[in-house]
Amino acid sequence: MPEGPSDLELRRRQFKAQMSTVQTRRQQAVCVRRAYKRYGTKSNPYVILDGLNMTVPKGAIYGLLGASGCGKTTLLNCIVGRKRLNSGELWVLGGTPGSRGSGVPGPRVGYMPQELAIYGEFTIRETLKYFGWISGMTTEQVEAKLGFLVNFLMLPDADRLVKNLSGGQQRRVSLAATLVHEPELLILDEPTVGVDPLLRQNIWDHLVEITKHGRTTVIITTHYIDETRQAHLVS
Ligand SMILES: Nc1ncnc2c1ncn2[C@@H]1O[C@H](COP(=O)(O)OP(=O)(O)OP(=O)(O)O)[C@@H](O)[C@H]1O
Repeated sequence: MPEGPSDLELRRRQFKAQMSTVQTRRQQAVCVRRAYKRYGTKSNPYVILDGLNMTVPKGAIYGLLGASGCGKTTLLNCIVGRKRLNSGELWVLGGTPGSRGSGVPGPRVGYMPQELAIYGEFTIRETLKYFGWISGMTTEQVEAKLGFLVNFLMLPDADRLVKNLSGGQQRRVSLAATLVHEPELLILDEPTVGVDPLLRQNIWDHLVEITKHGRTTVIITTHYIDETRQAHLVS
C-alpha cells in the first residue's frame, strides 16, 4: 500500500496554504516584511538586515541558522520589541511589538537571550518563582512545574544558588525561566550551545511536544545544522 503523507508534509501543506494578505499576516505568529535594520549612522550605516521577509505560522518550530554576526540576535531583538527596525513591517502575535495592547514584550512571549539575564543571588526555585510571578503565575502554579523543569533540564537541587552553578547549568536555568509560564511565542537564542547530546535531544523533544497542538510557536537560533531536522521550517 502506498504510504500517506507524513505529519511533517501535512504541516508544510497547511503552512503553504496560508496566504499573505494583511488579514492572514496578522494571524501568523510572526510576520516580517522588507525589514531593514542598520547600526551606525545614516551617513555611515552598518546594514544588518536588508529586505528580509519571514513568516512564522502559529504552532511552528522555526529554526534560524546563520553565520556568527549575520544578524540573528538583532532580528530576535526586534521581534521581542527590544530594538526597532529602521523600516519594514513587523507583526508579532497579531500586533506591533512595543505598541499598546500588543502584549509584546510581555507574558505572551518568552525570550531566552544569549547573555545570562538571571540573578546569581537567587536559587533555582526563586528564579522560577520570580519569572513566573512577573508573568502572572501563582506560587502554586510555579511549584507544580518546578520538578518537571528541573528534571528534564537535568538541573541540580532547586535550592542551590544560581551563582554556584556551572555556566551550562546557569543557561539551563535561564531556559527554564523562559519555559515556566508557557508563553504563546518562545524565542530561544542558541539555547543548546554547549549542551550535551542527550540534553539537546530532551530540549528538542520538549519543543516538538509543546508545539504539537498549535498553541505554542518557537523561534530558535542554533549553530548545529543537524538539530534543525526537527524544526518545521528553517531559514
Ligand atoms: N548595538 C550594536 N551596535 C553596533 N553593531 C552591533 C550592535 N549589535 C550588534 N552589532 C553588530 O551587528 C552584527 C550582527 O550582530 P548579531 O548579534 O545580530 O549577530 P548574530 O547573527 O546573532 O551573531 P551570533 O551568531 O554570533 O550570536 C554583528 O556584526 C555585530 O557586531
